[in-house]
Amino acid sequence: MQPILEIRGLQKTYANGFTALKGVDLTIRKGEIFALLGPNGAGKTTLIGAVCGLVRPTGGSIAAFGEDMSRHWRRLRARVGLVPQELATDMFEPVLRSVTHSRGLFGLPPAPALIEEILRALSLWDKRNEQIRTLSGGMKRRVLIAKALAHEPELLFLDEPTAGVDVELRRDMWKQIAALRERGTTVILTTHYIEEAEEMADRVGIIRKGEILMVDDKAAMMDRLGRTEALITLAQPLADLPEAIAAYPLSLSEDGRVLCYRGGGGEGGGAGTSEVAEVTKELTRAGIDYTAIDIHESSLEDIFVNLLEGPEAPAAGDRGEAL
Ligand SMILES: Nc1ncnc2c1ncn2[C@@H]1O[C@H](COP(=O)(O)OP(=O)(O)OP(=O)(O)O)[C@@H](O)[C@H]1O
Repeated sequence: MQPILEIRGLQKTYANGFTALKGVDLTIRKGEIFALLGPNGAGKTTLIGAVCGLVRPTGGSIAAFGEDMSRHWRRLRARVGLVPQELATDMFEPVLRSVTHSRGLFGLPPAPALIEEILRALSLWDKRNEQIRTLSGGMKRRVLIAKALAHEPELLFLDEPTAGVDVELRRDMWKQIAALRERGTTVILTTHYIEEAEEMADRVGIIRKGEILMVDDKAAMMDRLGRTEALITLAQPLADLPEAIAAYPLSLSEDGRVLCYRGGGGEGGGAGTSEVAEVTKELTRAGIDYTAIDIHESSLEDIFVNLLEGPEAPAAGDRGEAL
């Protein structure tokens, strides 16, 4: 399938000499929800800005909808929507006028029925005549989404859509984003909330210091890099690890009362739970009683933290495999 966005070797060095993007390659598939995860200052906003024309790249190429963006700028940009982190202007405008204006900016004919539908879907219709500055933080966030949707973009960027909003609103926004996908919109979102990526995304990309560390299907990433941790509480303390279970990735607590299993990641991804079951069988066979098992599958959050704590990003050719 033809990618909707193809970024190759994208570089950005700011005027002060700081390189925020160091040759980013990224391919986005049509219709997917892609989450770009990275710590503060990783280059997420710079990357989005480069695609949306807010940041001028200093190297590399961006093709959207199969065409070079630098050559067909106006036409292609009109098919892209951006929900920025903050609203910069328009604070004194009423909601309806501001959202209508956003559509007009792309030279599209008025579509009052569509704007009404968008405002209703975002629970903003009742607020349509209020000045934006009078709305709550969460409502302002919704206005940003409405403005980005007003010209019916096929590719939508959301830069930390739910930063600082309460849990209820966050869940509400996830529903809105899922509804957009249903309608065929491709969504790229940046987030600090791993939970958001875990809940929403089909694929996840991890960026650090201007380099993409890895891109993968969310499920594959969790299988490949996920780990299982199990704490097995023993009825009687042991002095040493019994021979029968010596081959498993186990350690014994200092007091000999808890067996700790850490495994299942890497090559044998996802095998942790069944290995823990094997360990318990071996324990029973060896006549060792246990009173509790506390098992924990690592989340995307654990994977993310491990990756960021790891060594510097690998060279371009080893991307992914080396991790
Ligand atoms: N105009 C600029 N001039 C110089 N450096 C900049 C400029 N804009 C951003 N940077 C730097 O580029 C790096 C990447 O910033 P960017 O905003 O893209 O990160 P981010 O991943 O979006 O971070 P956050 O999660 O905090 O929004 C940061 O170190 C930032 O200080």
